[in-house]
Amino acid sequence: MADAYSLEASGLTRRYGGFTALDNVSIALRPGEIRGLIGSNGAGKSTCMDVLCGRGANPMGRVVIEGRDISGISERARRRAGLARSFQKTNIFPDLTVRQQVALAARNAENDNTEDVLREMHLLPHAGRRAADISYGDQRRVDIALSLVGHPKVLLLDEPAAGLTMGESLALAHLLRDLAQRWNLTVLLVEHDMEVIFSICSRITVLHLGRILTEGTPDEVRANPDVIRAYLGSAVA
Ligand SMILES: Nc1ncnc2c1ncn2[C@@H]1O[C@H](COP(=O)(O)OP(=O)(O)OP(=O)(O)O)[C@@H](O)[C@H]1O
Repeated sequence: MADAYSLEASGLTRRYGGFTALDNVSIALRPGEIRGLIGSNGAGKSTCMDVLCGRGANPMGRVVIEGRDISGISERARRRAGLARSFQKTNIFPDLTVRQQVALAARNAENDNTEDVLREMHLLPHAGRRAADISYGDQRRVDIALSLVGHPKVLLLDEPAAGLTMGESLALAHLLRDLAQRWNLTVLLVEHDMEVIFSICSRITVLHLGRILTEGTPDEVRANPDVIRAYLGSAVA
């Protein structure tokens, strides 16, 4: 029987000295789901991504990908097991071409899907250009492309729309939604742009002070007084 969840995590915790940045968080995503992870600055969103992918010292909690428990293994091994992560800051080498960049990331992958990834991210027209010479919006898609090499099962995306115009953000959101559907890719999406979150996420998890405040559909989250108070403010009230 297929697993009900492609990502299932429980007890995710991170302490910095006496301060608990992430406190016993549990989250479960179905195959192909795009889940929004939102919350105010310092709520613990990036920390949650870090602990899931095994980054930093002593990531606490249980993480299961398509039925396989990957809790005890390194960040690299989790990547090989199908859990990929992209970062807020652009990670690219400016002097390499876009194709070289993606091919370099794919070198260690079991199957080299460089051309697929370039096509999916609409990067084929730019594949021969230096990364430094393409637009910021195209560079952000290169960042996502790097995390898609090797065809991961679950992708943790940290603010992919940061710095994009509203039009670029929505175009990226739709591109991600199509990709998730066609690849059956499960995505946990941290994003401050609520238009992006509400337009592509079927469910949203809200973090506040390191704990889950609530989880629900976009309509449920938008209408939740605690979420409005803690994060959304009057913008959606
Ligand atoms: N290395 C660290 N040492 C001590 N405290 C840290 C460290 N990294 C993060 N924190 C603290 O942990 C809390 C959660 O931080 P985190 O970066 O996960 O929040 P976030 O929700 O991603 O915020 P943002 O939206 O600003 O990126 C914050 O209070 C932050 O100051």
